[in-house]
Amino acid sequence: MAASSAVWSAASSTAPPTAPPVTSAAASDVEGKHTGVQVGDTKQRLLLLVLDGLGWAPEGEHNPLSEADIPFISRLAEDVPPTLLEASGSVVGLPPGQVGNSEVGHLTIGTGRTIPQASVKIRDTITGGGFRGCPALADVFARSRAGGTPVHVIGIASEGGAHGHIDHIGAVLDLAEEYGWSDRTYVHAVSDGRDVPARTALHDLAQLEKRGARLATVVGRKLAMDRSGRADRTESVVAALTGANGAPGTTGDWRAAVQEHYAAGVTDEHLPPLVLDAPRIAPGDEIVMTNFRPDGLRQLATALAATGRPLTTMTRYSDDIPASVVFDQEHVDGTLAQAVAAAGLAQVHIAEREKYGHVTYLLNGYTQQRQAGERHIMVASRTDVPSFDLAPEMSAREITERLIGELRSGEAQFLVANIANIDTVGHTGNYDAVRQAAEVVDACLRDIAAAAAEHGAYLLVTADHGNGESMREADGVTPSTRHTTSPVPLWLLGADRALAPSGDLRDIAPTCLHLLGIEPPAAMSGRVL
Ligand SMILES: O=C(O)[C@@H](CO)OP(=O)(O)O
Ligand SMILES: [Mn+2]
Repeated sequence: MAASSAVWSAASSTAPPTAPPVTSAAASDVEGKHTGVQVGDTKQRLLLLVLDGLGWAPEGEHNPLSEADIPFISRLAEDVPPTLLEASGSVVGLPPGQVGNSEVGHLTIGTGRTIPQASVKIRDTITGGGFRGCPALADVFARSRAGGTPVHVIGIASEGGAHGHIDHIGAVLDLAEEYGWSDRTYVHAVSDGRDVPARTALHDLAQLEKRGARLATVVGRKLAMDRSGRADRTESVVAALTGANGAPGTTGDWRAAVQEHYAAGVTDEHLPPLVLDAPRIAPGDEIVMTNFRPDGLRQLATALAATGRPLTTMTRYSDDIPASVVFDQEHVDGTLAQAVAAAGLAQVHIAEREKYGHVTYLLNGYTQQRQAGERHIMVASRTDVPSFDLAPEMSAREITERLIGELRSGEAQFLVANIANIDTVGHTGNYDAVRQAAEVVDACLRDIAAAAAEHGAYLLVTADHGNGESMREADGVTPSTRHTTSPVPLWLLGADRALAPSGDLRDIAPTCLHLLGIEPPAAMSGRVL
């Protein structure tokens, strides 16, 4: 079935009684401008719901959504084919063909334009001659040589490209060589298994060694890149890296250790710290973190900076972390949140902890600042399960209840929320759990849509990137844990107008503003759909 006409068959064909009317009635003129809601419309309440990781792909055996019992979404898709939005590659500031992710997805949704990503600037810097022209990195090696101190490079060591890239670690090693400091530069590799297939560390670590890396530790991103506030995870990594109390003993051969973990069913993302035969990070040693995406290493950076060791990070992970920054990211002005506030409307942003930074810091253009009338609500993420396939419902119900409460109270005219299940469970590679996640999301969506209809709010339903709609690698067998380049759907409920049939993530903010009766800022390059 063609993606543009995909309708996932629901196991149950009964339409939910609470489904609000969905209309495909309004016409569009030849210019691609759509009649229906006009600027100045008085409804002036809108909920933007991001169903994280819901890409739109043909039905098929690799798509758990085609087997899921999701009557609400199925009926929606039957009544109104969704507008399909591009959510990967250059429209979201990434290299062409690169899968989208929640960072660039929310950033593009909230700013209504393409924000060129640090990953592209870094890649261009490397191909243009390497890091020697980057003062923050050159200073690291100048200081180390002068003081005789080692340099420790920490970063995700894969070709995934969502949080960092193995080549960026390689480029730091090249710089070490230029400074004659290779012998004193050590790599603490974070194994991925989430943006690449689940067992690629053996290959990636071997690549690093080929590039001359002296491997000091290896640890899975589940621990090293925890962003759920699990201090125990972060502390265990700090202990392994610094040799503090609680550090595990030295593992002789990383190949044998990784293979042993594979045999026990532990894949790259979940590898416990492997401590190799190399110096630990001593007080005064330089630390360089190569991840460019800020959220993954934020907790570890905070913890290591607190030990007083000099820290250099590829981008600014947080305004609160004392670090030299190689590629600083400027705040973006003229965002959706700013335009809503400037119009005198109140807004609320809601997500569970796993995606809270996405609907706040990233959606608002790399700032933790709130506008007048802007509230943020963080719903707790489950911490009682080692992996979310064991709790595919995650915290979707609580988010739904908060949203319904907000719709009922009428305090905010603009509401934005993220429901993380399809993406977060998608990363576990567990096909059946994604099916269950989709069923939970569908039931929540039904209730949210009913509340939006009852309280007179437009509802825009969309996603930030694809993931859960394709749960097998190209071989048709290996479970896929990663994002996709699928377009994402966009539906508008509660308005007597249709959306344009296609667009991209930049178009969401102008469309929201238009529905709220606000002129989109000129800086937004997206169009009203
Ligand atoms: O989990 C993450 O950090 C990424 C994948 O690396 O997913 P998302 O962009 O959806 O947050
Ligand atoms: Mn994801």
